[in-house]
Amino acid sequence: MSITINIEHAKKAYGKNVVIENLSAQVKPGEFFTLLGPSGCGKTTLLRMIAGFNTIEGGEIKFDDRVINNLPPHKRNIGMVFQNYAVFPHMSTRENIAFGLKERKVREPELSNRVNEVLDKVQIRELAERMPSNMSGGQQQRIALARAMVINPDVLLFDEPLSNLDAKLRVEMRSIIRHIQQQAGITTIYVTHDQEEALAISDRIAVMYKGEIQQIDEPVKIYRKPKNLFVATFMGQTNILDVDIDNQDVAICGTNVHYHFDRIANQNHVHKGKLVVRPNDFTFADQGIEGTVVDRIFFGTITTYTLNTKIGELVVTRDVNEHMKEIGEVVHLDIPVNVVNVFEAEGHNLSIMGDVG
Ligand SMILES: Nc1ncnc2c1ncn2[C@@H]1O[C@H](COP(=O)(O)OP(=O)(O)OP(=O)(O)O)[C@@H](O)[C@H]1O
Repeated sequence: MSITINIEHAKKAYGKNVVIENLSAQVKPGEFFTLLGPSGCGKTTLLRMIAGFNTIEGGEIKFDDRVINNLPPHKRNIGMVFQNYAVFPHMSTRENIAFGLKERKVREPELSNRVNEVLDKVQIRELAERMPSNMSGGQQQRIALARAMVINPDVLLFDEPLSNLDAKLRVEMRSIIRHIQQQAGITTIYVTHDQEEALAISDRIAVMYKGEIQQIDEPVKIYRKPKNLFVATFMGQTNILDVDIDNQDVAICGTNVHYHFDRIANQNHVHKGKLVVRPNDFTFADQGIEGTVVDRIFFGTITTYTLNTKIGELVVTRDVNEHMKEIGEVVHLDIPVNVVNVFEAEGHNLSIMGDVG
């Protein structure tokens, strides 16, 4: 049975420096749960609290109903994969993977059977007798993954496991990790600062900033329905437009363009706000925000335009199959009101958090 991880009012301080004040979250059984946030926001600190490498200064961390605050790491039945692989350099692939099983007194033939099984899973059976120093980063990370999996852990923890790999290998490894995790159904927490990686691999994402969770949601909701401006701007490229709000009417400051937003719940009668438009949300139209194309970059499947407008530079991406605009051309931009989000100046999303439209 997969376990639930309950983090309840957790606090972490390094000496007098409180890094996490009061953090709560629940990771569901078998879930792939990602901690995403900028450098220094406390992702690794939280992961290490769950692993048992960090003390906990307040609150509780529970595996199902069992409080594990003071349980040493080796008694938590956790498999962990680090950024720097952390494989034993003096042991072969097979010995590295067998290590945890020997510590648990697993004997032959079960020992070899389990090692072989996991070698197949991470696709390095042919490298079983090789030493890590003769292996690539990607191969070493497969050893680390195999070593974490072979003990049948209750929880898998990943700390930026793909950061040292090149772009192509990162994509390959992330689908291996996801596939293996799904097959095994092990509750998993994964730390990354890479938004695309988080979107691609997770069941749910917790976006962290300054030791606090800003939002926990499925990837598509994090992207399409960010709770506040921080989440909106951290996830992918955005254009941020100042707007005047009158109930549900939203006027883009510095233009005569305005829209009616059915989805706005403006109980606080906010007047000033921010409209967040992703580059691929804009459409070219006959009317709307006027701008001149000053740059155009062709990326194969998409084209990115930079436009000069009265309200500053805007970035627009369009599908390559669309008729291309020329540099110097005057164009108009329309905004699909059911897709973009309007925020209070303080950062909260005014749009009704319903289904992702
Ligand atoms: N051992 C430590 N002693 C004192 N302060 C620490 C220690 N480890 C981390 N910190 C501080 O805690 C804060 C959170 O660090 P943490 O490493 O958890 O962030 P992170 O989100 O994982 O960042 P990164 O992606 O850069 O690793 C930072 O301000 C950091 O300087």
